[in-house]
Amino acid sequence: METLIANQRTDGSGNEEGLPLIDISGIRTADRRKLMQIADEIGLAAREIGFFRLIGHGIDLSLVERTYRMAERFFAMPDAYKRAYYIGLSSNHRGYVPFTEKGDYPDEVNRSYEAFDMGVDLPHDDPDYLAGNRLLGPNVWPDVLGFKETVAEYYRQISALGRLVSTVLELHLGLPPGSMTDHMTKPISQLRLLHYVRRNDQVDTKSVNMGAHTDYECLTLLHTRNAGLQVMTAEDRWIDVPVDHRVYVVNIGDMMEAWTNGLLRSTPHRVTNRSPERFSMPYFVAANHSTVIQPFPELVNADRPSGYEPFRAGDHLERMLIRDFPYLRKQGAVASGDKSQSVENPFEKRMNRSSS
Ligand SMILES: O=C(O)CCC(=O)C(=O)O
Ligand SMILES: [Fe+2]
Repeated sequence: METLIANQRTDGSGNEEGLPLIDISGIRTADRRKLMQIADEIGLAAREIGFFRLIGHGIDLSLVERTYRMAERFFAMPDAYKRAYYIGLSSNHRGYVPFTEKGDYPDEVNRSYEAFDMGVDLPHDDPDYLAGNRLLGPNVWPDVLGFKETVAEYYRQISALGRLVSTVLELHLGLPPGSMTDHMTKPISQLRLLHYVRRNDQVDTKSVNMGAHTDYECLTLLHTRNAGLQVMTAEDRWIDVPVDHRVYVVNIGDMMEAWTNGLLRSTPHRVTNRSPERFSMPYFVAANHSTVIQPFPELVNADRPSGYEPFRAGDHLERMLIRDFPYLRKQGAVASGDKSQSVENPFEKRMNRSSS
């Protein structure tokens, strides 16, 4: 196994830095030593930048292509068709997010994207769903031929990979097995199909489409077909993420930062208007709704006291989604356990929204 530097394949941006490219083809091995080696490569990248790239991940690349095809077919449908699956019609945050829906991050200049959101596909009689949980329940499936079968299979494969990466992070951190994954039995993980459109030729290709933010969950496993994603380095500079269809881009999110007492960093990123049209598919690996996230005791000591107040995973995600989605505010949604009604994300402290 070797670690390559991503920018050996230049993306033409002139950026000299790179994100580690880690070959994880041994991640399903029973060989403990080999697994530890992968775990440490991932762990190191997660500590240093909080962003890295995985190759040899075992996700069927033809399935990835078929999933994009389903996204293309859905997003190409007329607006009225798509709006029949509008996320605002769902009580558990599933369905179509129109171009007009998502609340602007302050640095967005030419925001123009639509999305389709889904999660673990629970039955209609799921007790959490029946109790009105805002994040758990059945998916919404458009009647595009093959969509449900293809995307559900993609969800199955990507969620299994998310679990594997979480497992090796437990290993790397010296945590008891299951420290994280035992809290991912009915997770609030979401898959998002994204379609960005640069609206006209006058738009500056360096302008920001999706503004700077951190991801709210544990990990994000992102596949993208087009350039535009940028990551903030530890020195607060933006670098381009190169595109390679064989590769998953992985980043650490807020829940993981708190769990690891800040050892792993929830890293700001944004999407520019570099590509005229852009498809991407982030899968957000989260904990269960009711999991209380706080630094693992193994990662707290006199030199590194606990830096995070406990919070419930579902509360954090709901609070952030209420900030981001006007439809939830229209529905009068209030995150359970939220007294402050604050719209700030404490994990976005490091955000440097203006620099380029
Ligand atoms: O489209 C991308 O490449 C990134 C999307 C993203 O950061 C998000 O949805 O949180
Ligand atoms: Fe993100």
